[in-house]
Amino acid sequence: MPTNIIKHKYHISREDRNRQNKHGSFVIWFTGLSGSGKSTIASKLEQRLFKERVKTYALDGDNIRSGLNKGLKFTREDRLENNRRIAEVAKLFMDAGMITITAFISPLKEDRVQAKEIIGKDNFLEIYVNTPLEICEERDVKGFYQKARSGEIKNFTGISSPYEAPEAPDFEIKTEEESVEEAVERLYMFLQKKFKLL
Ligand SMILES: Nc1ncnc2c1ncn2[C@@H]1O[C@H](COP(=O)(O)OS(=O)(=O)O)[C@@H](OP(=O)(O)O)[C@H]1O
Ligand SMILES: Nc1ncnc2c1ncn2[C@@H]1O[C@H](COP(=O)(O)OP(=O)(O)O)[C@@H](O)[C@H]1O
Repeated sequence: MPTNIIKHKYHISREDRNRQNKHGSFVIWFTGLSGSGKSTIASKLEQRLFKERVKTYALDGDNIRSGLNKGLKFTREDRLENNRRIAEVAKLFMDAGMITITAFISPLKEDRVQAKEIIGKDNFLEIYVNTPLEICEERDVKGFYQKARSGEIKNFTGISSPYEAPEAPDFEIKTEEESVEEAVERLYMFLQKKFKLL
């Protein structure tokens, strides 16, 4: 804790909010290469939860990088800081009672370990969107892979910057083998079982 900062204790706790909402709150942390399917699956999952009247909020790469984290680049140092701030924000949303979904590359183990430490291990689910680089490159949703190959974009994850696949994710989605709908349904059932959503 920095010096001369004394936290004020507010009276409405996360538990109070969870009780009122009739469901717990936690963070669903997606990780995977650019174009792997993080945003697509995260968005569909959010819709699925919303339909069940679950309080949710999604934090997504490009949105956060054009606002809160504007100015951060794709160096190792900036990616770690990007992920640190996202984890802190996700924690706030979780404390506010939301099932919080994040969709960031979070390329290295240290990015995810840091997030898990900030959010708390019992509140953190790591979801690996496992799509091989060749497929992501073939999809090239934003045309960035082509630019990365030509050198126009530097430090691009999977091409000129590393991605460390999670060793033991809580949940894995292989998008070559499963449609978005199938993956979301399977994930929804997993969440139901683990957290007794409603
Ligand atoms: N150099 C480089 N490497 C990777 N990605 C790049 C880069 N430059 C821009 N982009 C776009 O930024 C999105 C990834 O941002 P993230 O905040 O998720 O990245 S990180 O967790 O800090 O590594 C990523 O979005 P997604 O495609 O949704 O993953 C890209 O569109
Ligand atoms: N099974 C699948 N799961 C997720 N996305 C898929 C799948 N099959 C094809 N796609 C397509 O792959 C692309 C993934 O893009 P996006 O969700 O933006 O990825 P990311 O957020 O990881 O960068 C989308 O165009 C999506 O329609």
